[in-house]
Amino acid sequence: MEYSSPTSLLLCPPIDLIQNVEKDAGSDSSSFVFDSTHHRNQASIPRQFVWPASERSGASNELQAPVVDLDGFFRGDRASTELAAELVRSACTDHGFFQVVNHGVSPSLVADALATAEEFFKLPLVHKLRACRKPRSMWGYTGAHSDRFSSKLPWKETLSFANDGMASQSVIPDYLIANLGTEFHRMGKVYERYCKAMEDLSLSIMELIGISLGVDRSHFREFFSDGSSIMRCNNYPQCQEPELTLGTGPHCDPTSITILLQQGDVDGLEVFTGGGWRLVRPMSGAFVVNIGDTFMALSNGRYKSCLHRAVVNRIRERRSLAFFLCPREDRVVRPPGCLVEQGEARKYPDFTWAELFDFTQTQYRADTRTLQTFAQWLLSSNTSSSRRLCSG
Ligand SMILES: C=C1C[C@]23C[C@H]1CC[C@H]2[C@]1(C)CCC[C@@](C)(C(=O)O)[C@H]1[C@@H]3C(=O)O
Ligand SMILES: O=C(O)CCC(=O)C(=O)O
Ligand SMILES: [Fe+2]
Repeated sequence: MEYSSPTSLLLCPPIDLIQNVEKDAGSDSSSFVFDSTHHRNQASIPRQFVWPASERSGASNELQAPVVDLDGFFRGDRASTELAAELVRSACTDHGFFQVVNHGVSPSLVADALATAEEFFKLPLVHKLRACRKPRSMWGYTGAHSDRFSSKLPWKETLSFANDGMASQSVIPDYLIANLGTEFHRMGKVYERYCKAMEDLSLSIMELIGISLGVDRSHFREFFSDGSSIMRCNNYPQCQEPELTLGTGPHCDPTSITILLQQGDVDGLEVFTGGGWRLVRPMSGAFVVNIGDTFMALSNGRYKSCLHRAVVNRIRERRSLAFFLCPREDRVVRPPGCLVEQGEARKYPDFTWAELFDFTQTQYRADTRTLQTFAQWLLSSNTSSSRRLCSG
């Protein structure tokens, strides 16, 4: 079966890609270090943090997000599993987002992970900078990504770890000890346990997603079982002009699914659905699950990559923990045959996670159009593009 370019790709001129890169060149001499304690006490925010009005229009109201109870699915109860799969199918077809409860992750681990993030972000800036992210790496601390971008800076600090599962026992504690000191061993152990819990949960969710798509239930679980995921702690400090900036700009996660934990009592996450932005209030005991670009491609566009953003506020700082499930770097992202029906066109070319990841780190700042721009870039820059377009 041949690939047919969606019209939207044809309408997207290459110049868009160039603009995105030029604006965000990390070598800009005006780049500075984000010191939230200093910056939030100034009369106004630095201009680099001001986002265009079109990207920060306010949320209309709260979204009653679908809540999927995983208890029956874990017990192997057929009727509950079908009900859960139906909820997942309708949410993912609609906007690519749902919440899960009775997920089996211990509340004390969740509390520990959030408290540990608070402990880290409260450290003096000079201490946090000892673990600062190296160019093109997913490990370490960043303030407002000001080392990479020079405009539309996000009002946040992040601490990230690349997580490639069981093969990498102790890498997180080792990383923190090497960069911050031996007293960070406990912090590393908490994140290690949290990552393991997220890995297990994300593979179970992949099984449920497989059921919901009518694909063999082990298909996606196996596809991701040796994945190379990313864990990120986000800290959004209070902001004196929250209506001018964003904590995380509008985007679709380039990854496969994201399991997001919102700190208990501070709003911030918004999802774009039904033509407008809607607030997703933190729900006690629940995780938010987003479909990302890689899964959208893997389902041949059946499930939507969720468009979302995080806003900030004047009064309370906010934290969230995001676990991004990704395939092994060299795995080819191609929908299973049963998701490409007779006569149906492939919506996206084959690619590997390493290719899409590199694209987001070296060529294009992830935003609302990452997947379509990436697909267009692959097809225009690669001589073997016809190989990527067969259903295989
Ligand atoms: C592959 C990735 C790129 C980002 C980190 C991981 C997963 C999510 C992506 C991101 C969070 C999407 C929004 C924009 C971004 C720059 C951010 O604000 O953090 C993205 C990440 C990144 O490139 O660091
Ligand atoms: O903090 C949030 O609520 C959202 C964060 C997010 O979208 C991300 O890190 O990709
Ligand atoms: Fe996101």
